[in-house]
Amino acid sequence: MNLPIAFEEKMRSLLHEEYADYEKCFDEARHYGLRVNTNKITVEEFLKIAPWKLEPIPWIHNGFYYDGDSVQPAKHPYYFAGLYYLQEPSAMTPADRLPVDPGDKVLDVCAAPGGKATELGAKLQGKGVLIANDISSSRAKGLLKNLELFGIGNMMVLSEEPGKLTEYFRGYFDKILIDAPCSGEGMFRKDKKMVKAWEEHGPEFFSKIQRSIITQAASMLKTGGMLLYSTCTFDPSENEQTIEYLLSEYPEFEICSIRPYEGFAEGMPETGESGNQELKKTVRIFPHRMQGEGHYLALLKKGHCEENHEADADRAGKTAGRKKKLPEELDAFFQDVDWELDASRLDIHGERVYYMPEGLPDLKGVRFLRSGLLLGELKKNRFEPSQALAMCLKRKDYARVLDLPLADERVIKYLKGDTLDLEDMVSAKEKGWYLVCVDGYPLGFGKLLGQTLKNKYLPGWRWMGSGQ
Ligand SMILES: C[S@@+](CC[C@H](N)C(=O)[O-])C[C@H]1O[C@@H](n2cnc3c(N)ncnc32)[C@H](O)[C@@H]1O
Repeated sequence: MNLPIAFEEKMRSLLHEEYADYEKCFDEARHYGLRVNTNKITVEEFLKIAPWKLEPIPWIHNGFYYDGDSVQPAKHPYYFAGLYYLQEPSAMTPADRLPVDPGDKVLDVCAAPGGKATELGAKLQGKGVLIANDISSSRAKGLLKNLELFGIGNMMVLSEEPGKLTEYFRGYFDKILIDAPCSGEGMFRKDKKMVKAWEEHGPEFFSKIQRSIITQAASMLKTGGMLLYSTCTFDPSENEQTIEYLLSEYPEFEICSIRPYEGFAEGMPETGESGNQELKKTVRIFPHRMQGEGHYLALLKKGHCEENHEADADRAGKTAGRKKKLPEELDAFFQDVDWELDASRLDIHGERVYYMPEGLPDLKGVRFLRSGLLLGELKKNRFEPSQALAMCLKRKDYARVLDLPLADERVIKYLKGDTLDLEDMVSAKEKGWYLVCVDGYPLGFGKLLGQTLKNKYLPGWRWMGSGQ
């Protein structure tokens, strides 16, 4: 492969005697990865039903290699059930190594299309809140779909400049991920187009943006909170030097160790300007040392900086005294759902009913694509549940389930939007909303009448093309 000379020279000076091995790996095949959605299924259960050969990615507990030249996991009903995300193996590392606990308030600053946000959301297990932001609203649409498919309801999808977010979220988050826009040198092997993009906008262009994003994000982190910064590039100006810049602006941050893996290489203090040996705790991923593409990761903790309780005070003010009842139609539908809905968290706009995460500040003026879980729509005398709600439910949560085995041809028919004939499954007197599942994992809703299911699968998500 023809690499730009300036890039080759830089890599030689970073890798010394390892450069030949790095260069050789351009002749090797790329790696395909699949990450299990632990919000919906355990790794053990998934391995029992996975129809393809999978090999563990050794540094990611829920990550697996698959043979992307012979199988297409994106064209499988389990994909439509949100049981996994397809992601380049090294790209799984940042969200894996940011310690997120259920109940945390988490921000993913550059989140689209959601490779990392889906994992952060899964780690929350429905508790706390995920704010997933991307400056590009077109990319944020894909992000929203991926989060909904993953069954993540305690979230907001925003499309803002990070600087604008600082006005609303100062000192608010427990955990922040910055998967920064970068010159993409680590992706040259996987995607040749990245070389052309690099020639147009290289490290110098991106390092300015990264410095701005990382300092803005720093101000939104709580004292004691953790921030993970990652790129998929090798240039020190976008990696170690960005961290040096953060530390010069916010000396209260300290660099933390990242859970190790034998293939990780240490960060390179010698490429920076401060000589800060702590930078060795950051991680470089090189494709000749492990089976994944190039990345950089730094994990930081916000130490003894200014306390900020403003956001907490705001939140207390917002939730106090909001005692509401569920609208009748919604209440009737939720008689069949095994969820405790808190009416004070409902947000109703026209026909649409959203279930808001707890404890958000007032976000008036922020551009968003989604705030909270879209439960569905209030029509005249009835409630119509949404696709997003179906994806958030577990089979056991809903009273009326049509559970189709994978081999049943009605699975694909349902995903294509067809009406289903269900004479063999239900009696003539049964009717109403049914949750359609494949092997026990929800795909969407349908409305039953006279042993026929009217398809309510979201049209924009339909299966295209032929069967499996
Ligand atoms: C490396 S990609 C993120 C990939 C994503 N984290 C994932 O795992 O799927 C970087 C993203 O940053 C977004 N971006 C670029 N400049 C930005 C900025 N100033 N603030 C926020 N996002 C930005 C881009 O639109 C792009 O989606």
